[in-house]
Amino acid sequence: MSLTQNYKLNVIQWYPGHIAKAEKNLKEQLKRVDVVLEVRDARIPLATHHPQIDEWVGSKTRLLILNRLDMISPQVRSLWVDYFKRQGEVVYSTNAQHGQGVPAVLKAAQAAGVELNQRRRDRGMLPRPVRAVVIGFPNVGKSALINRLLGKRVVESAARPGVTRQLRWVRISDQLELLDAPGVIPLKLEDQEAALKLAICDDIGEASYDNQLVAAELVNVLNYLQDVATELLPKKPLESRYQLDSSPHTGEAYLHLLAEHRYKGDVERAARQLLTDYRKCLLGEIPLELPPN
Ligand SMILES: Nc1nc2c(ncn2[C@@H]2O[C@H](COP(=O)(O)OP(=O)(O)OP(=O)(O)O)[C@@H](O)[C@H]2O)c(=O)[nH]1
Repeated sequence: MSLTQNYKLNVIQWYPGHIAKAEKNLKEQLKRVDVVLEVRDARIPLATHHPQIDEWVGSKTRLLILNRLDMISPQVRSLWVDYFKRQGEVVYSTNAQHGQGVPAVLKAAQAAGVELNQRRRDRGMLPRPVRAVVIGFPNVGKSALINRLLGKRVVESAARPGVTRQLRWVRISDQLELLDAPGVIPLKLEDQEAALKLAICDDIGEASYDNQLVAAELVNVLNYLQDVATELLPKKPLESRYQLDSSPHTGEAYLHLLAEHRYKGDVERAARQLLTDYRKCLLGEIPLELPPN
C-alpha cells in the first residue's frame, strides 16, 4: 500500500534543462572514479534512490550511505539495515554533520582501493590511490560528508540546496583520492510520490512546489504512519507540538485548522512552519518511509 493516499499529480514542477544538465555532469564525474559513495536521506531511503543509478555506476564499487542518522530512531535505522541486508547490500549510517559513522565509510572506500591495486598488480601495473566521488540528491549531506572524510572544511556545506562547485581531486590518504565536488543525482521526473517526500525533506534542489500542498502531504503521511506503525513513531507528534490533534483530519483540513489556531488564519505561514519544524527535527525523529515487508 502506498504511504501517500491523497497527493495530487504534478504538484512538483521541474526544469527539464536542469535535469539534463545534472545527468550530464554526474556521468562526467562517474567516468573519472573507481568508487561511488551514494548518499541517501535516512528519512526517505527509497525516494532518494534513482532507478538509473545502477546503470550509471556500472561495474564500479558503490557504497550505500544513509545520512541524517540523527533524524530517525535507532529502531528504524536497524529495520533499514536489515532490509538492505536482505537485498544483498551493506549500508553505512552516518551523521555527516557531527561525524558519526564516517570512519567506517572511509575504511570501506580504502578497502576498495586495496582490491583495485591488487587487480592492477596482477596486470603488471603500478598501484595508485583509489578515486572516489560522493553522489546523492540535493541537500542530503554530500558536502558535509566530504568535509568529514577530509577532516577539514574544503567544500561549502549549506542549508541552501543546489549549490554548484568546480571539480578538484583531494588526497585523503595514500590509498584514497576524492573528487571535492559531489555529484548531484537528477530528480526522477515521473515519480510524484517520491518527489513530495523529497520536497518535505528539502531534498529537491531547485524544483518549485506549493508549500501548502507539500505540508498537507506531510500531515497525511504522519497520520498514515501513526495508524500503521504507531510503535515506530513519537506519540502524536503534531498534537505535542501544536496542541492540535491531526488524526481526525485530512492534511489540508489540518493545515487550515492550524492556521486558525496559531497563525491568524495565515495558511501559508502554517505550512512553512510545519515544514520547518519537521526539517529541524522539532516534531521528533520521524521517518517518512519504512522498509517494505
Ligand atoms: N541533522 C543533520 N544535518 C545534516 C547531516 N548532514 C548534513 N546536514 C545538514 O544538511 C544541510 C545540507 O548539507 P550539505 O552537505 O550542504 O548537502 P549537499 O548534499 O552537499 O547539498 P547540495 O549542495 O544542495 O547538493 C546542511 O545544513 C548540513 O549541515 C546529518 O547527518 N544530520
